[in-house]
Amino acid sequence: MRLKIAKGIARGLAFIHDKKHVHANIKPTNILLTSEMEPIITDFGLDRLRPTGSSSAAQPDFSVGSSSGAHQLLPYQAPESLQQPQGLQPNPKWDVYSFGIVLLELLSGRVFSDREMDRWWESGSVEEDKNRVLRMADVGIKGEPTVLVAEKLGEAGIKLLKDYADVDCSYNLSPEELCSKISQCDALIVRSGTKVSREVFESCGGRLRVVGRAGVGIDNVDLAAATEYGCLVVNAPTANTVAAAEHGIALLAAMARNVAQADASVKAGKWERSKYVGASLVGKTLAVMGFGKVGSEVARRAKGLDRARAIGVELVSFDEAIATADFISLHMPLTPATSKVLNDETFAKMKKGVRIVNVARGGVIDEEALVRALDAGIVAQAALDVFTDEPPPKDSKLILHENVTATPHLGASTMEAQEGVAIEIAEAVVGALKGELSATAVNAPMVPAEVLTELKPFVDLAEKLGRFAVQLVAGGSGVKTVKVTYASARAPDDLDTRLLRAMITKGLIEPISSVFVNLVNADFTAKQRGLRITEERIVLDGSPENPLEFIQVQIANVESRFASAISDSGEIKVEGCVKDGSPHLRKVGSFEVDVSLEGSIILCRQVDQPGMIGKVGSILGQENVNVSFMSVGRIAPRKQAVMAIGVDDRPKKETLKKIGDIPAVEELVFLKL
Ligand SMILES: NC(=O)c1ccc[n+]([C@@H]2O[C@H](COP(=O)([O-])OP(=O)(O)OC[C@H]3O[C@@H](n4cnc5c(N)ncnc54)[C@H](O)[C@@H]3O)[C@@H](O)[C@H]2O)c1
Ligand SMILES: O=C(O)[C@H](O)COP(=O)(O)O
Repeated sequence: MRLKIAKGIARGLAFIHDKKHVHANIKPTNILLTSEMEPIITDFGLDRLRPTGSSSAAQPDFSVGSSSGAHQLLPYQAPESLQQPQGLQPNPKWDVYSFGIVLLELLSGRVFSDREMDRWWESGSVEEDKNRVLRMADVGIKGEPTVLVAEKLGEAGIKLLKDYADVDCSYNLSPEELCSKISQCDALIVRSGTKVSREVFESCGGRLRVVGRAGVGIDNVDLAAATEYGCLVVNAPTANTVAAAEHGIALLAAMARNVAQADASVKAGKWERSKYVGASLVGKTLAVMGFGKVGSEVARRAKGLDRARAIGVELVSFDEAIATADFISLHMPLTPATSKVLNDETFAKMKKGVRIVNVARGGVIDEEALVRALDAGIVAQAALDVFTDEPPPKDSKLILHENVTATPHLGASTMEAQEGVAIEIAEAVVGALKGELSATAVNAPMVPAEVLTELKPFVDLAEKLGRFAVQLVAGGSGVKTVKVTYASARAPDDLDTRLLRAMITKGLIEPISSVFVNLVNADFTAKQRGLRITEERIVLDGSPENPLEFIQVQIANVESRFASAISDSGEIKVEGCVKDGSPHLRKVGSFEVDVSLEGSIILCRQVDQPGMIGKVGSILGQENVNVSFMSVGRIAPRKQAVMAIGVDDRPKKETLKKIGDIPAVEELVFLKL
């Protein structure tokens, strides 16, 4: 629900700004509300919006609520001070979520960016407003994320998507059209025909949360840009493996027996039996390059072609493979390392008359060099499913070469594979939109579901410790060196800390910046800000029932707002654990405390003496600040002690001052988690 509302608001924002994401001057004049919205009107304290009388009032700029005629219309008008209608066109798509955000804007007197909104949902720092919008959701308003499907996807996948999201199937978009649409989308699904460039991420206004590649190769997605923008990229890595392998074998056999050329010749009325004498596969050596899912399936099938040997089952060097193979089948991804891996130099090392199959990516072959090798007879034949430019130019020498068999990137194109891919990618995208960690994430740590369930409370702890620690830094900024220690009775290699590190990073950065940090961009953002996080494992004795006993965060080379948070070795040091499934603080500096890491906390150092708890409690009580818990950690009786007080409401400055003025109190800090 949270996500739906957040996304709904983001979507509403996009509508308001007519896709431009300019957050200035948005003030509705007339908002037309239906009677079903009345609880919301009350909820939002709409006394700041004054009723304009009957439903026959002037045409509204925005109407909100169900269009069913059963509802009475209640027009409301914003006070003049909030009106800023200049240049703002009524938008027919205006919906309840955009209404929600405008209300937040009206109530606070300022306008928000959707990144800000997203951060709020994450951090809960505008708890009250959030609750209002959530209550609004409770009265039955639903908002769905929008998924743009930019290339044809199997029906089963579309159906899965539609169960959860608004699905916009818009095929053959130009790069410009894609960039202009993307700011209204939470997810984008593509196959290999759409370039998801840096410009796409730059144009998304922070809204795009996930790119789903309905297939394996992700060379058409700018992963670096996706990561920088905190956008998760998921693919469908398994469903088309067999189809690609089958196509590889089909091309291998068709090439060797000139099937395509002979077919064209017969259809042209010729009967050229001697021209199309082929090469047998039996007893030949096949080099499979890129021995992953597709490559190994090709090898398995090639072995079945009687006595053909599959090199790669016995691992040989690249040089040996190209020097000894009669057939070469390419199955590596296109990366900087594999780009043009077959070139003039490598062709020169091949057996004369070698035959090449490529169902990987066109870019792994230098296509001009291949034409030269074909002309020189080094390469007898090539069967190609993929090309550097797709579609290739009509006058491509490679395509038109008589010894080349070409198919238009059909490797994954079987009915079965496409249904499978569609389901695989739809599940991955919906999971990602729901905030689940994906097993097919390409640019974020993949955490198996069972590990995640176990780690979940520690993930929360990690973020809270980061938030807590950074708020103890004087001035907030200047945090460059952070050491995280994980203590566990489990074997060191039994804990993947990437997720925890990402959440600590989020906690350390978000309270002091406007940057949105998530699992995808945490390492990138830390690096960009010069924040160095080192990690250490402490192996404890005892039962390894829990994945972790405690996490410690130390920030070096900074001053603290709360001197007692500085440990003997000079760093800000906080330590937490999970108790009854929730995050707890167990140490600040050298002081042991026992505080739930929730809501807001007052930390206060005093000289331990009778009556302190009562004095602080009564000041807070007088000021109507509700205390949720209190804990005191002390060095020794009547020596210095640190009191941690959980409060439900933010105390006024004067209230904190009153506590600070108690003679035994030496320092005091208020922290919001
Ligand atoms: N034509 C099609 O329709 C079609 C269909 C599916 C896959 N593909 C292409 O095939 C590629 C492989 O798919 P997969 O599912 O087998 O992926 P995969 O990740 O399972 O296998 C790729 C293999 O290539 C290896 N590799 C990476 N760099 C290498 C290098 N420099 N030299 C040698 N080997 C290297 C990897 O170690 C891995 O074993 C995809 O990336 C995609 O580009 C094309
Ligand atoms: O990488 C892949 O999965 C294949 O190349 C399939 O690409 P396609 O989805 O464009 O058919």
